[in-house]
Amino acid sequence: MTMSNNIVLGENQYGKAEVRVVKVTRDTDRHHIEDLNVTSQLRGDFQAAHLEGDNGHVVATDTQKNTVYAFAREGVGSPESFLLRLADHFTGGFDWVTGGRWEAEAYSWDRIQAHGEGHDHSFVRNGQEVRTAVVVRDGATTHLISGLKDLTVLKTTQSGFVGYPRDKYTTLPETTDRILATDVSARWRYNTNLDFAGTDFNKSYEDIKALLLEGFTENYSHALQQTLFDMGKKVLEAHSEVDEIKFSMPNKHHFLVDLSPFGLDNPNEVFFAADRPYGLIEATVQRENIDAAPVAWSGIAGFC
Ligand SMILES: O=c1[nH]c(=O)c2[nH]c(=O)[nH]c2[nH]1
Repeated sequence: MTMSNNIVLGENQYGKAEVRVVKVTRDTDRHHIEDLNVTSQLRGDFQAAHLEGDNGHVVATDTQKNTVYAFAREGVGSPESFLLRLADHFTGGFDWVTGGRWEAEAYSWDRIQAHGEGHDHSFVRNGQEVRTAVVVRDGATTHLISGLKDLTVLKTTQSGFVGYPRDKYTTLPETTDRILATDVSARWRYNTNLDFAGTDFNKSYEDIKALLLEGFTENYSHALQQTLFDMGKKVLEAHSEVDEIKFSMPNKHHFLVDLSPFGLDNPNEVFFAADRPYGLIEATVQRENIDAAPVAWSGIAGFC
C-alpha cells in the first residue's frame, strides 16, 4: 500500500457548548421554570474555514448561543422538542449546514412546599436525576436519543451474587442477600420514523423513568447485569417507538461491617458504603436486527 502525502480535513463539527438557559414562564402569578444546559454543533461544508481561513460559512458560535436564548423566549416545552427546533433552524437556514448535533441536560425543580402547598414562585432543585436529550441530524435523517443520568437507587434485599468462577485470586464470598445500589445512566433511541412533532416527550420520559424504577425492583437480582436487562426489556416492551436503550451502571458496593470485635452480631444491618472501586456494568438492550445507527450515538468518532 502506498501512503498518500495529501493532507485533508476529516470529520468536523463546531458550535457552542453548555449554554445555560433558564426560562421562567410568568404569564400568571404561578411561575414555571425550565432549566437547561444546551450544546449546539453544526456539521456541513466548513472546508474553506479550516483550509483557507474563509469564514463565509461559519455561523458564529456566539450566534448559536444567542439562538438558544432567543428560542427559549418562546418556551422550551421539552428538551427534545427544543433541540429539534434548533436542528430545523440551522439546517433550514443555511444551505451548507447539512446536519449537526444538539444536546441538552435538563434540571428539574420542584415547588417548595410552604404550609402544605406548592409555592407559586419558589423552587427547590429536584435532586433525583438529570434528564438528557440528543438530536443528531444527518442529511434527511434525524436521530433522537433521550435519557437520564445519576438516578440513584438501592434495594436492601432481593439481590445476591453466586455461581461465579473461582480462581486463586477470588476472595469474594457468595451471598444470596445483599444490598444492590447503582446510579442509573440510561439513553434510549427512538425510531427514526417517529412523528417527532406529535410525540409528548415529557410524558414519554416520565413513563420510561417509572418503568426503569419498576424494572430495578420487580425481580430478584442474580447480578446487576440481569437487573439491567430487566429494566431495558420493560422499556422496549412498553414503548414500540424506542429501538434500543443503553445503560451504564456502577455497582455501588455495600460491605457488611465486621462488628464481632465489639461483641456485636451483624445480621445484614450495618454496611460500609464504598465509593471506589466500583463494578461498572454497561450494556445495550435492543430489538433484534435493528440498525445500530452509530452516527446517532457517537456522531464524530472518538469525540462524544
Ligand atoms: O452484580 C454483580 N455483578 C458482577 O459482575 C459482580 N462482580 C462482583 O465482584 N460483584 C458483582 N455483582
